[in-house]
Amino acid sequence: MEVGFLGLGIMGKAMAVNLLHHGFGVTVWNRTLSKCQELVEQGASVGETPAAVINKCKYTIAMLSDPSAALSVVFDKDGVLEQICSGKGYIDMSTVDAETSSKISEAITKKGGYFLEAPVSGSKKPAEDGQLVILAAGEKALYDKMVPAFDVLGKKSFFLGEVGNGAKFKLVVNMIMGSVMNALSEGLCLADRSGLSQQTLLDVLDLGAIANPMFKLKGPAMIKGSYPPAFPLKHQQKDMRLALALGDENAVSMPIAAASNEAFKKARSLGLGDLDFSAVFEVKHDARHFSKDQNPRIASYAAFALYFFLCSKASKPAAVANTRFLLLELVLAMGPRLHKGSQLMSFSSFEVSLLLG
Ligand SMILES: NC(=O)C1=CN([C@@H]2O[C@H](COP(=O)(O)OP(=O)(O)OC[C@H]3O[C@@H](n4cnc5c(N)ncnc54)[C@H](OP(=O)(O)O)[C@@H]3O)[C@@H](O)[C@H]2O)C=CC1
Ligand SMILES: O=CCCC(=O)O
Repeated sequence: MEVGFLGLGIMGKAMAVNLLHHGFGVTVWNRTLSKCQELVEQGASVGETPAAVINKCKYTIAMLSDPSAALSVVFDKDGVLEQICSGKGYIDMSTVDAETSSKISEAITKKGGYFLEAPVSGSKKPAEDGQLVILAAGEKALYDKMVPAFDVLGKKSFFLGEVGNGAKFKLVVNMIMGSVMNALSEGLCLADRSGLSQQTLLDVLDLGAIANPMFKLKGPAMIKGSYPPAFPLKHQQKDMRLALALGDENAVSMPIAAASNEAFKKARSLGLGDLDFSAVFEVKHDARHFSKDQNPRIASYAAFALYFFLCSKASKPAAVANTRFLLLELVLAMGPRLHKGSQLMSFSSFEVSLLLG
């Protein structure tokens, strides 16, 4: 089976590689065309535009960042609509809202093509391992044709009926996931501030009724302040926003999701949007202090070393002023905590960039 693949981000690349490794012929396109090279080395062909890919392939999958990207690839010049025609299928696996999906569906079916939305649950690793959960809706005949590809990409696929149902399902799932991530972040923060071990909290959670793969996978990295992007925070915030709009439409009160969305927005405003969505923890726990599980002495030495280095080297008065401000914050942060003898301030990357800028 020959398929086209539009969008080689974190997910698209892993999915396209998976299809190649399972014997599919794959023709790829990505807005930043240079990202196609790695796929070419693994046997893919390249289409110069979305239209060129559609022209070549009977079935084309898209995995794009958000509604505006999904619409642009279909409707803009050299887009999908220019070549879609009777007998061709377009499968959008991006996470978008039902309205976006319906617009795309209508335009494609008007030209005689088939449309399926098929957003996925599961992140980078499940995408690499073919363990996604596929939430498909739209043209059933196209779904049936795509089952062999879905069997490679996922561990389970659902056909959910008319266009929009897959998109809505995905938003509900991610709304829950984003809210749970906020709850975990607050729990880790509360444990730490109460003098408890965050690692022990993770161990306790893992043995109880709310044990789940997300806590197990992300929790240990979060307490180290490490957020390598598997699911970028900016996409999680997009999903919260779209889920809240779905709540508006249906008059569903969602105060927990709304508060979680605010935390993700705050994280984006701090420049954390490209990190993993677990970086929302930085907003909760006030990145200015180290947990007991880390080494506070190293933090204080590092802070003072940076202070003296900048005082001696910085020609910019602003940098010196910022350094003084941070030192003041350090002293303030140390005050209430020193009696516990355990916790000190650290610099967030945001503050370091302020300093250097
Ligand atoms: N990462 C994850 O864990 C999961 C993500 N998803 C969803 O899958 C989709 C892709 O996610 P992910 O791979 O993580 O995202 P990335 O940010 O890694 O990739 C986004 C892709 O969209 C392309 N793109 C962005 N804007 C445009 C545009 N205007 N026109 C054309 N192409 C564009 C990017 O191209 P370029 O390289 O040129 O920037 C890139 O190929 C999103 O909808 C996300 O919500 C779903 C499940 C899990
Ligand atoms: O949309 C992203 C979902 C990420 C996940 O299911 O782990």
